[in-house]
Amino acid sequence: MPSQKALIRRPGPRLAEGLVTHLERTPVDVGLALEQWEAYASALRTHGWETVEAEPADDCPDAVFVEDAVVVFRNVALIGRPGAESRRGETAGVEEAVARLGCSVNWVWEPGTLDGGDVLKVGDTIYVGQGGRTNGAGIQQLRATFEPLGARVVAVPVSKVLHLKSAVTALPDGTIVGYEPLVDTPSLFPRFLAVPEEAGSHVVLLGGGKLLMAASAPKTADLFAELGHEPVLVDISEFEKLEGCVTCLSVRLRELYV
Ligand SMILES: NC(=O)NCCC[C@H](N)C(=O)O
Repeated sequence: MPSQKALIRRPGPRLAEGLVTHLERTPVDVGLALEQWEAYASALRTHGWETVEAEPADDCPDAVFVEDAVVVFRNVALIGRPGAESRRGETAGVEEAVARLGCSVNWVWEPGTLDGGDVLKVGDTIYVGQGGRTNGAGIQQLRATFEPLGARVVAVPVSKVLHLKSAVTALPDGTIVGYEPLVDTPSLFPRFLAVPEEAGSHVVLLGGGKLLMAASAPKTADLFAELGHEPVLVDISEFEKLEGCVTCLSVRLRELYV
């Protein structure tokens, strides 16, 4: 039986200095952020995920957004090379954590850059966003790592948001969901459902039809409930101020046998 583990990383003391690209900076309450992070981790555990913490990287304000440091397909991890220099120190602790969990480890090399937030897996299809943080060389290296394992890598332009998964994620049936004004080319996706809120584009599949979502997307949560899904809402307001979303606060590992 494969294990269900979720890699997370505790927010550090410099969180409020995290990068902001597409938003205006507003003050982050680090104490409240820690409470929200604890509640997020607890929601994962309540729904059957064992949480595993990567070593803190307290010099890196954005280290809590752990998903950006790695892409995992089956039991193979590709350690990213963050598009933002200030985030490069985040990968070492994540590499150590995924190796300890039994992944075999590969790396993105210069001149490639790749952030995990640009990578959306839907079955054996891996969509990768080319935009602010991930470049063509990074995409080539992603292909070289995962196509031999049976993945089909589909590159898509991202120009209106930070990462591909800031614009789109997928429901359990594979339907891509996104807030249309922020999606460059919705027609690239075989089944696309437009949602009424930006934060409604972000879902984490908890299993059993349950969708972890931000409390800031109540209309989308209602839409998904009407479609027979079960939204589980968490307040992540302090991370949203830094362009974070529910997806980037964890890396879900489903196919490990350790
Ligand atoms: N995958 C994600 O959406 N990650 C959010 C990263 C936010 C962070 N402030 C950054 O700009 O890198």
